[in-house]
Amino acid sequence: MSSTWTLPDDLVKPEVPDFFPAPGDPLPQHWSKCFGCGDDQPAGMAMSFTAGENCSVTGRLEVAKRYQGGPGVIHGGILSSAFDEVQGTACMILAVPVVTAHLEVDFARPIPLGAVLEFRARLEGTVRRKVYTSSEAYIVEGPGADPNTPVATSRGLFLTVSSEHFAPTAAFVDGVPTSPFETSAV
Ligand SMILES: CCCCCCCC/C=C\CCCCCCCC(=O)SCCNC(=O)CCNC(=O)[C@H](O)C(C)(C)COP(=O)(O)OP(=O)(O)OC[C@H]1O[C@@H](n2cnc3c(N)ncnc32)[C@H](O)[C@@H]1OP(=O)(O)O
Repeated sequence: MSSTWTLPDDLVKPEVPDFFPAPGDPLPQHWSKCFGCGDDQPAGMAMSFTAGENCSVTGRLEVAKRYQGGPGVIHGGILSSAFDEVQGTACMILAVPVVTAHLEVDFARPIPLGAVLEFRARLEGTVRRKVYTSSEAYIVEGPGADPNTPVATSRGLFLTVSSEHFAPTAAFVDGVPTSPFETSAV
């Protein structure tokens, strides 16, 4: 690993709010059309999540054949998306929207198609709007299963945003909006 990622000294660990699911309970998807977790996104990854202790979240991804990059192995971009999703989900503890500003991934071992990945992620803490997260991925079922050896690791910086952040793109939820004359409305 060659990361230069360091956590700041003034990191604040948030309190987990009372309404947040208890450790072991499932977490809701944050947006039904999300590629990572949404159930209204047939081409998506359908990840699922469980709350953990101390600002941690566990994510699950079944490595489908369509996620292939090199022969027989997961595409690195898909793996990065899964880290993005689980670390973003850990930010739900803050109960405000977040977006990814920076994400870095170390790919430690090849991950075969058919594996089931478990992501052990956590919100490390916040500084102003900056939210520091990290995660490791393990193969817990299928080919190469070894729940004690990480196959990839990630660190991500998220920023809290207001709901207005999404206003300029909200019209694109179902694709590029078109006028009645079939020309772009934007
Ligand atoms: C159970 C109940 C739950 C309740 C409700 C929960 C709600 C759901 C919550 C959560 C689930 C989320 C799950 C999502 C998972 C997937 C997320 C994605 O994939 S998001 C798509 C990809 N990302 C983008 O599209 C962003 C594009 N970029 C931007 O929009 C901007 O660049 C943005 C917002 C990231 C920053 O812009 P600025 O203008 O707001 O911020 P500035 O003022 O520049 O910076 C603020 C601080 O951040 C640092 N910063 C900004 N960008 C940085 C970077 N790339 N690297 C390092 N630092 C950075 C700056 O240095 C500054 O730091 P200093 O406070 O001064 O110390």
